[in-house]
Amino acid sequence: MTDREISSTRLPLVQRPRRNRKSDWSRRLVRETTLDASDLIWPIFVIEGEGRREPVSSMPGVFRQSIDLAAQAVAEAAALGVPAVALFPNTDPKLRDEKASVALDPNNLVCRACRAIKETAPDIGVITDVALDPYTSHGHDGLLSGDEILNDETVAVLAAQAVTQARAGADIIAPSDMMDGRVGAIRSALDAEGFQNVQIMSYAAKYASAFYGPFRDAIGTNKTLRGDKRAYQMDPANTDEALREVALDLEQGADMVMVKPGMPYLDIVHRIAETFHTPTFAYQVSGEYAMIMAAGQNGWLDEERAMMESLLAFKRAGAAGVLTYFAPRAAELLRDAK
Ligand SMILES: NCc1[nH]cc(CCC(=O)O)c1CC(=O)O
Ligand SMILES: [Mg+2]
Repeated sequence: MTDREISSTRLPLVQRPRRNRKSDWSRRLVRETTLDASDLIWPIFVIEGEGRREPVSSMPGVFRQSIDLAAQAVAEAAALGVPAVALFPNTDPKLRDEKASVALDPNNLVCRACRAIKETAPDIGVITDVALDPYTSHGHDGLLSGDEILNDETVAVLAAQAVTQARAGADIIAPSDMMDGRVGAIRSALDAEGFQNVQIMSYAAKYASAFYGPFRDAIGTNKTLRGDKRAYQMDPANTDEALREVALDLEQGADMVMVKPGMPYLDIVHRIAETFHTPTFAYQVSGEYAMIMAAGQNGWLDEERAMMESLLAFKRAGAAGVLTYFAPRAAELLRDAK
């Protein structure tokens, strides 16, 4: 084409959305969403021992660590600006039983890790998980009678577990069990013990998902889990039900709510954030982490860019923050980009 022909093809457009994208400064100027280290919560796996660090095979780059190493790693994450960590124990299989007895032991792994972290990194928030699965011989989040996961009996144990964790210094109690009524029971139990300021982040909309596989590997429940969790975790087909779950947890005293898994459920995150105007978190679960890492390691996608884009997507959907195994790595990248 001649110059003349080219100029005659100019469209008489008034609006040209590309104008705002023409340079880095302009793209920054019109950016609607930002990601910051303060948006990241780091889930970590703890094991017994000292100086121990074992890789989780289905989660490249993720380790189960003894309390001493975990506390050091948490201090480093705190220095990068990560505001909170979430603790998950891999309990010695010999200590797991039908009743999840160790969940109520004030010296269990999580309680000791909590105290150690409070000492090493006093300025980071410590989130402890309330659910029985790391402690039961059958791998379920509640007490089992025959084939049934008992609701009310489980809730009584969960409330006691929450108080045990608060006594160890937990800042936020995060019930991930999906029993009905547990948030209210935990709130009253905490208040009765003088823990009015301990927050509750409820896993309000937690789905029965295939994406938890690598996590169960990390805490050692994959082999023991009998059956599945569909009688208490939500059906992936449902969305109105998620709103009802959140409404109930807020009525019962939840300070923040969570949706889990994350990326396949961004519609749920968005609906909840828009409906309740309450801090809404998303959990980018183990299987989501594993997918990005596997594709990255195969050279099928740019791992770092996929990681950052996935995290930003949670913010765009309306999440106040994201639980992610990428937390320290993403925080480091964000620092270096400044
Ligand atoms: N209380 C169980 C619990 N808490 C966090 C996760 C999953 C986290 C992840 O996959 O990263 C699970 C798994 C499950 O419900 O079996
Ligand atoms: Mg519920």
